[in-house]
Amino acid sequence: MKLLELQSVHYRINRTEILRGIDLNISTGEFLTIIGPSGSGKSTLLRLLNNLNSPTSGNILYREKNINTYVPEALRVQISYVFQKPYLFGTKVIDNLKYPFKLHSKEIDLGKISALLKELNLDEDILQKNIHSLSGGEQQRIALIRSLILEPEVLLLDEITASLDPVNRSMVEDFIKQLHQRSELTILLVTHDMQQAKGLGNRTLYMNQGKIVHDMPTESFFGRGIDGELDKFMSGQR
Ligand SMILES: Nc1ncnc2c1ncn2[C@@H]1O[C@H](COP(=O)(O)OP(=O)(O)OP(=O)(O)O)[C@@H](O)[C@H]1O
Repeated sequence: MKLLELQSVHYRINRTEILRGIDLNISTGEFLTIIGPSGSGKSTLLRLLNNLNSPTSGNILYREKNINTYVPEALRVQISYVFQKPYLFGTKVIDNLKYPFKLHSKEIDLGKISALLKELNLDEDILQKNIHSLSGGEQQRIALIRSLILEPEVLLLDEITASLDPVNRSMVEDFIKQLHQRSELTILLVTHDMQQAKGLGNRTLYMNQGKIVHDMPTESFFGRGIDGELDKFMSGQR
């Protein structure tokens, strides 16, 4: 099923064109990794898909309806965004994990919270901890759990491992990979880490200067003997 569709999407701030005509179709269960030089518009694309900003022109359809016709809070249950810098609020970890249930007037499912904690290798006693006492890796895993708690259909991951040490990074990568394998979850992952892009997704988008320059199966993108040229790609010289 065609889950997300972008039709000639442009996004401008003042006179600067940040996105310059994005056409994209994403089906249920795809795992896209989005790469490209700094400033090429990767995060902006995710923000538009979460209705945090609206296109200057063009359309974004979710389940064949324009995303601006959905109530934003309801849309963000279905399309959940995890930021590079984990954003936790309040005092205790548990408040963050109960919040999605409360916001949407659902019964708090402690079993689900426990299961996700376990999968991300976190001890139950973390729930009573102050958010400021957590390491960066723990904070990011809690933010990830919070984004998954109401079982979104689409997960937007914006450089979520960028500030993690190698152990935490590979733990989060393994979790995401398994999550994708066992569910119908559609994932869009922005990364600067080429090993991650190569190892996680099944479709790669390469963006440069607000456009999608390459859109192809991950194996084809990385399987062209371009490893020696990746630095050029990422600095925008290709
Ligand atoms: N609020 C804003 N005001 C002005 N310019 C902005 C704003 N947000 C983004 N931009 C500009 O839009 C361009 C694209 O930004 P975006 O964050 O989407 O790029 P990116 O590919 O995600 O970069 P990075 O890899 O460095 O995170 C950049 O040139 C950035 O400076």
